Amino acid sequence: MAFLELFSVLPIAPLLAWFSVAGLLCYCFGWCVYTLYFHPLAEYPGPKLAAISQVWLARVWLSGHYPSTIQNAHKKYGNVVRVAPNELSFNTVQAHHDIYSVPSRNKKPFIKDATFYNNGDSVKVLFYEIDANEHAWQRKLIATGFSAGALRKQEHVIHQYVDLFVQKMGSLSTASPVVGVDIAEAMLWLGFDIMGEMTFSESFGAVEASKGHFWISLLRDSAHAAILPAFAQRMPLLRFILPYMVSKSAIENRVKHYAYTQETVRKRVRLQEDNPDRETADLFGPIIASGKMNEASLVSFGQAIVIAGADTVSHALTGATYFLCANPACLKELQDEIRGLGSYDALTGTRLASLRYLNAVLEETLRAFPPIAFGLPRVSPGDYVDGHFVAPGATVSAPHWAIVHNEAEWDDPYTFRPERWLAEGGVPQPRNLAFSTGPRACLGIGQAWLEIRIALAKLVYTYDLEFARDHGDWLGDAEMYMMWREAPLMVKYMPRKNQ
Ligand code: HEM
Repeated sequence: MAFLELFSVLPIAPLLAWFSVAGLLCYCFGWCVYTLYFHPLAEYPGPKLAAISQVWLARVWLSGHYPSTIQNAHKKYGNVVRVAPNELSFNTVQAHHDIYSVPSRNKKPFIKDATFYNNGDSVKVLFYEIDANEHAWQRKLIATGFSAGALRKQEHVIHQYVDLFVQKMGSLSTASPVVGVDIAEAMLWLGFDIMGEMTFSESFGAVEASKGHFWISLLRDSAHAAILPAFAQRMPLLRFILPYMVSKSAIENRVKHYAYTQETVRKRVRLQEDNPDRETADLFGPIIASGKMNEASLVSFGQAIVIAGADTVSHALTGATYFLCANPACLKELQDEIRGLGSYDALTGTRLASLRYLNAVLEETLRAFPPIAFGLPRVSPGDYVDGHFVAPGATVSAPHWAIVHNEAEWDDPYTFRPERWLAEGGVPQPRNLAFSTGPRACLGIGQAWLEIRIALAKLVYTYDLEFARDHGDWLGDAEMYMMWREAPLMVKYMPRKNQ
């Protein structure tokens, strides 16, 4: 009785509040002690904030400077850095091989990290599919559209858009001889038009209009929000504030974007239903014919594949243009090689595949400015990565930017030097990591090479090119939110002097 009376005289509410705060503080203190001293990754160095919370990594992603920040962390802490309580970053080629290459009897698979591969869609297609068996049949189905035969049938699409693009670059440069053309923007028109046509037989009409389609702009304007679903899953508290972090217009844009893709997919399906015998080599043809994907999966796949194929290729071409204008000797050597073929019509996929210097320039571009610059997170099965045992369940990644700028891996990594890819006389060829490796490596590698070779060769064959103004540290200033967001890169395309 006396005990119950005590409750009537004590200020219960304030006491409860104090206990809750004290409990929370004890929990936080306990969590910090655990992550710093007893967690399986406690032995690995890194920023203290990263060891105790996701805040450090979330801030790095949202800053737009993930590539350079992670690279600086590696410079400070070494080849392995703890970037979140349960996550390690590695910056060596060996680590890349250990994490991503094909599993074997002695090497267990490192599967994709479901907390990162989360685009907020209700269906999980290809990129976002975590289950290895589910992914394998999807990849097999989609691979038909990437076969050498399918690519041969589609090469004319690439030429069609590149030819139009080459004309446009000339006319836009003539119309604006001092300012030049913003190639960081224009390459997106080309990349997305080709990808739209090769995916569902419908381009965005961006090259023809010489301006970005709203589908492309919406995507780029909301690029910084693309990482939020992943962090919302990793930081449960973020889920409560996420609705307030994303503007109403960003949500409306996402709905608009989805509706446009859905309409395009429906049109493509109707085309197939109305013309079952139509010859098509686009990526959707075999997928629709198989009847194995419902509409939601087709839309999700359509959105993801266009971005994966267009954004990457556009940045590769922008990067190549930047490096060539910044290194006139390399540009001259490339011009000599390409113009040596004698005619514009000789610039076919087969012919260009054998050009030594063109291929070296593109390899070096993909090294020095990898279109996918971040680390692709995988879950450790409990295995060694570059000689370090990583406990099962921990997330690991090997960020491309950090590896290709690691001085222990590459001589003079900040210098654009295509010659490093021409190493001959017993010198081993370096390996390009830009397309990743193993069971989840890029499926569009053949198409990507075809596009970048043809577009760069035709531009360099037709025009003399140079920067329209000084771009300062354009490369260092480029921001990355999953995709690169570069500053304008003003270039002049002038009729070639030596015909
Ligand atoms: C220079 C251009 C390109 C680069 C650097 C590149 C790079 C990559 C990388 C690093 C991945 C692995 C992603 C991950 O593990 O999460 C990937 C996956 C993929 N890429 Fe590309 N890519 C390029 C162009 C393309 C093109 C043109 C297409 C399509 C036409 C394409 C289709 C794909 C597909 C379908 C996957 C997913 C494979 C899977 O999960 O099984 N890529 N790409």
